[in-house]
Amino acid sequence: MSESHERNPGTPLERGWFEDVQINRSAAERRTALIASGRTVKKKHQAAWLLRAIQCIDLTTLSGDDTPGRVRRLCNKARQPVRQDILDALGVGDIGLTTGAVCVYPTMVPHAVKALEGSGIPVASVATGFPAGLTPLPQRLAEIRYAVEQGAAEIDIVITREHVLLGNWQALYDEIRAMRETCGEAHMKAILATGELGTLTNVYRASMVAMQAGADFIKTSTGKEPENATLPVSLTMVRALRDYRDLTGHNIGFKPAGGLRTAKDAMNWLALMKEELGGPWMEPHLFRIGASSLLADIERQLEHNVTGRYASAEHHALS
Ligand SMILES: O=C[C@H](O)COP(=O)(O)O
Repeated sequence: MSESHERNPGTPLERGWFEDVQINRSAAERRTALIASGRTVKKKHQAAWLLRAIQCIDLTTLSGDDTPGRVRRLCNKARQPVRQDILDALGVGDIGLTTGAVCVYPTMVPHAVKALEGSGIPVASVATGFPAGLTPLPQRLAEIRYAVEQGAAEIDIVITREHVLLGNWQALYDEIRAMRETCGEAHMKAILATGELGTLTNVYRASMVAMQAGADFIKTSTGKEPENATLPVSLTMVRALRDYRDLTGHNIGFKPAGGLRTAKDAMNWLALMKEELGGPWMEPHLFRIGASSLLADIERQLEHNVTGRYASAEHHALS
């Protein structure tokens, strides 16, 4: 994220901006079904969209068995996300294509920072008791401080779902505000864990509170909930983001995460951003896709684009 983009300063807690809002799930489903079926981007345009998707990927490993070696391999992939011969054939061999960021657990941050030195690719760290967020607040804030000290430029925090489920908006606002202050210069993405919030109305309200508390991005999921990023949830968050922009003039980023695995998924989410918000939300300073395995399918699709053939999946085994 370039520093020239103005950050969200947040607002006081404004209940009037969300308490009366109700989201109709079937209307959201109808709208997103149209997005998923209505747009066919072919050939050259498809390749351009997929290259753009790569630039927006937060290439992620968040596993209990992560090691410095795995993180280094992931960072190499972030530096060179697509084989050079495929990029050359697409005529983009010299653009310095990289992913948007690499996203890891806090203790993996120093390894990622070292492996990405000189690349300009930021390291994002999850923090605040990811994925459940059920540790005491001082420890959650200390985890943010640790990740920032280790060199993380972006922090993906998780919210306390209980505050949303009980409608305790002040508590939610206060905790996110404290996290944002602790992040300092690091950009903060607020993970709402939408699969655990019950209703789309709750998703809208939590989105609005997170933005009022100063989130730079709102993010759907940890990748660990039973339901992760879906198009109806994403539409709901994107509409909240649009309302926040209309009310404050501030542009907030959006990050769907969890379960996005195919090139078609990437195209659907880019189409959602384009149709609901316009071009700037197809760029990495306002759009990221959190994904551990999406890149492999995009690379496969790009290879098909230039050769007319699909390579078998193991040829693009990593991410
Ligand atoms: O934020 C990123 C997610 O944890 C990745 O989820 P995924 O493994 O389903 O792609």
